[in-house]
Amino acid sequence: MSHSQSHSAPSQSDLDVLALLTSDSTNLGPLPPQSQQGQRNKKALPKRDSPMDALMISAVIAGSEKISRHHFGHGAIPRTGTYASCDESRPASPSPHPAKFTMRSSQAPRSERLRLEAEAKAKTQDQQGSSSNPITMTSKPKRKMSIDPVPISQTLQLSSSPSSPSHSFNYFHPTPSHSSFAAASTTKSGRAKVRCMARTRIPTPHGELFLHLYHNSQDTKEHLAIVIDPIQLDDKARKAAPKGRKEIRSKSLDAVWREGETEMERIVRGAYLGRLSPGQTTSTQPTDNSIDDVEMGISEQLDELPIQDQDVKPLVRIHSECYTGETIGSMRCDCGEQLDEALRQIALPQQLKSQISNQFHQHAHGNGILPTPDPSRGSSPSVGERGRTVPGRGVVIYLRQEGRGIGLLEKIRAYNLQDLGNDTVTANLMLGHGADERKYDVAAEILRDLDLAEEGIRLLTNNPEKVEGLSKEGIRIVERVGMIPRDWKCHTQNENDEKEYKEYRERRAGVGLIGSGAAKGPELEKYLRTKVERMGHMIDIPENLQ
Ligand SMILES: Nc1nc2c(ncn2[C@@H]2O[C@H](COP(=O)(O)OP(=O)(O)OP(=O)(O)O)[C@@H](O)[C@H]2O)c(=O)[nH]1
Repeated sequence: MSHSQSHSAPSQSDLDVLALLTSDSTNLGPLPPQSQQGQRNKKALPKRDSPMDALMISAVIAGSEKISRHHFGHGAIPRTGTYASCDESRPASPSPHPAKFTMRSSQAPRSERLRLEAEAKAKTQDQQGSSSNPITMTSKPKRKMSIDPVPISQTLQLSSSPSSPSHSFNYFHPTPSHSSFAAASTTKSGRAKVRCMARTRIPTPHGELFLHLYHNSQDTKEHLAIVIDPIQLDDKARKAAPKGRKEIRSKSLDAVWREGETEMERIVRGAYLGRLSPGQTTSTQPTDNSIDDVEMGISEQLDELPIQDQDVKPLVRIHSECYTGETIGSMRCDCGEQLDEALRQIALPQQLKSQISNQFHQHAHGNGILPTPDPSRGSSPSVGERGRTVPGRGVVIYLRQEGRGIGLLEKIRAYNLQDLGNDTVTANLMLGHGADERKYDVAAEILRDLDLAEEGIRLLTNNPEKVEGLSKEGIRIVERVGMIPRDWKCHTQNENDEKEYKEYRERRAGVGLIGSGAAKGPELEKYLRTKVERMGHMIDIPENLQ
């Protein structure tokens, strides 16, 4: 095939050549006479290339110089066994103007980015130096930069603290040099002070919730409040809820933090309504009181509303951090399961029972431990008439009190002592700790900030110390709801209850820690028994396990 013909229709001679190439080697005609046996064997070998197929022929006819047999099969590179890409196996192009490929990054060169970052940093420092006023976001940056010249978090920090902003910012403990500021942050009555620094919406297998991050005057930990309150997100839920139900909102978050704070500041810290979406920029109405009023407890008296006895009280769990149980799925304890179970129960719709509150009011002011509910009944006692179903609501206060307050390092050491045969209580004592070093003062203040202290809560726990600790801090507990380990629930399972069984099967089939199945095993068994037998937890060991 001549070069001049390469882009035109194939001639008869081209087709003849192709017919020859693609014909079976056995049809090539008689072989020339052989002089030696070995030579004959060699010549008798079939043709090296196998017959070409229709796709190859069409490629040749199309006249492309770039198609080769290797391209057709993406030939393997013999030594590495890997497959060559089209580019690697392409023969040098005879074209006088080979196509050029250039890579272009849409990002500025690193040197330019570093220069812009340095400029922005210097500018921020200048602004901080020249003015004690918080920086607002009203003036637009002159040009688009790789980082925002005035990060909004700095604006938020400046508006809440006299200290210079830093990444490890803590409202009550800004820096060691501001210790006088931190000391001034305790109330006259000596109560812990808390402030919700930010809130955001998180979708989860149990529905959407609001995660609140708190700073406090007692320690430098970031304690959390996980609020489930569907009426804030869904009009249908709002309609289904009893009239007068209040949203669970943080007073300190919604308060005015500084004069002239911007809409953007309020939205970024989470003081917004419903669900954020592009274009929606409406924050909540700030509460009348300033942040100082909230912290000094003045608003508590102003905000008191009549208690809505008709509504079901919010379900609250005070949960202590457990890295091993919640993050790596340890079955030495049931903490991961408890966190999941708490969120699940809080999100469950509730039956309105008007008599509940009245029955439990008598316990609220006494020091007596509230009655243990029957586990088969679920989360509410079966007093009162069955009423209509209303959306569930409540909070998990997630306290960073790892290892019952001794910290992760000490808990890991305690586990090794447990492996020598000691139970969870003895192991703590051997390390020089108390059996339980947790406190509930910060949790109580967070509940107060969420306006749940006066209204009354149903507390999800088996632990008598939690009931007592919170009551002493002035939290009104109208009911204690037991936490039954899922594995123990299975032992008391009513197999005739199809719905319950189906639910149980679904949970067992779950993946991931949140939304997953039951924790179980001999170590968990021992842990649970110790809590009941040595720590007074108010839960019955199933009969067949005694
Ligand atoms: N020191 C120590 N802490 C543990 C151990 N196992 C779990 N924890 C911690 O115990 C805390 C949970 O406390 P629990 O006693 O399981 O339960 P509780 O919160 O007191 O009681 P409930 O409200 O009924 O669940 C978490 O902080 C865990 O990190 C252990 O073996 N030793």
